[in-house]
Amino acid sequence: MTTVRIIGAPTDYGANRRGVDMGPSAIRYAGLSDQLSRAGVEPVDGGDLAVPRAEERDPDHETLPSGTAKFLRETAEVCTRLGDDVADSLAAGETPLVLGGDHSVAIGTLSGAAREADLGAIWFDAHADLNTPETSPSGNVHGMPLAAALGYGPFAEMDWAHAPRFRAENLVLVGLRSVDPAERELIAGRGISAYTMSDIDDRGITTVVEEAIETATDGVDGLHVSLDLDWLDPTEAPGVGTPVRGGVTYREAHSAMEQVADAGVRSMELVEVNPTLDSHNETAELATELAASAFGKTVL
Ligand SMILES: NC(=[NH2+])NCCC[C@H](N)C(=O)O
Ligand SMILES: [Mn+2]
Ligand SMILES: [Mn+2]
Repeated sequence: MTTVRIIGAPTDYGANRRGVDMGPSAIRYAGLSDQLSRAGVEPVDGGDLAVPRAEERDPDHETLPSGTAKFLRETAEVCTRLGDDVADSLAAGETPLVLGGDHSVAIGTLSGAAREADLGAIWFDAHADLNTPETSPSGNVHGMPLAAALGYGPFAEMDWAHAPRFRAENLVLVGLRSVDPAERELIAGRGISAYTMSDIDDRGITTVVEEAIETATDGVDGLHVSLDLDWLDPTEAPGVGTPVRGGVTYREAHSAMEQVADAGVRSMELVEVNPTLDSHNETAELATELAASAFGKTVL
């Protein structure tokens, strides 16, 4: 039986809205372990990483040659420990499931998951998360994890940020509807596969995800699934810090997760659940249900 190790990373260093640090707690409370058991995997809860409160830290203390990346030192510190935990879990034959926290935790997940294996990733998100400190409109690192993992801009000099065996050719973005100009250039310039919401409108979720899996898994050892809950429409997932209208439906989201379950998930993360903006914990609940689908839960 597959063992899924739950690793909480309760940070909100990477987001401008406080509250996403309560994500792991809300997701557990929504019944994650039960859902995973029903999916036929064995959940093991590794608890939360210790994360110092943002109020005790200075967001701007890191001086970069150019650009802004708030709480970069704290992010580096958490992601270094998270990367080690993810790598250890994989080495023990488990499937790590990281609970954010904001999406900057993906820097840690990817660096750990791509340490001993060639990794492909599908990024289910309204956003591209490909900004660098120079191009970011916000200075928020949750908009930068993919640029960090791929070593773009000043991240090239930061060892902790690298995902050593993860290449842009095996990255696929699905569900885009809010992309910054520099991110658009990177997608075109580096040949990153990307599907917008219009692609999903035109071709349907099944075809899009089928192609995404094919590209992400081509020639690699395993698949990472990064699920930013703002991928879904805000009517389904109100508890997120950067909602964008026009996202996927509840059913499309499940269908996509069922497809990745068939492909096989080597590591996964659930990020950007913000309980302070949620309605009766429904976004956290949705996150648990989608994780169960991604690990093979079926009706019959
Ligand atoms: N993981 C997220 N929710 N990212 C939102 C990023 C928003 C915007 N593109 C930025 O870089 O600031
Ligand atoms: Mn997003
Ligand atoms: Mn994101």
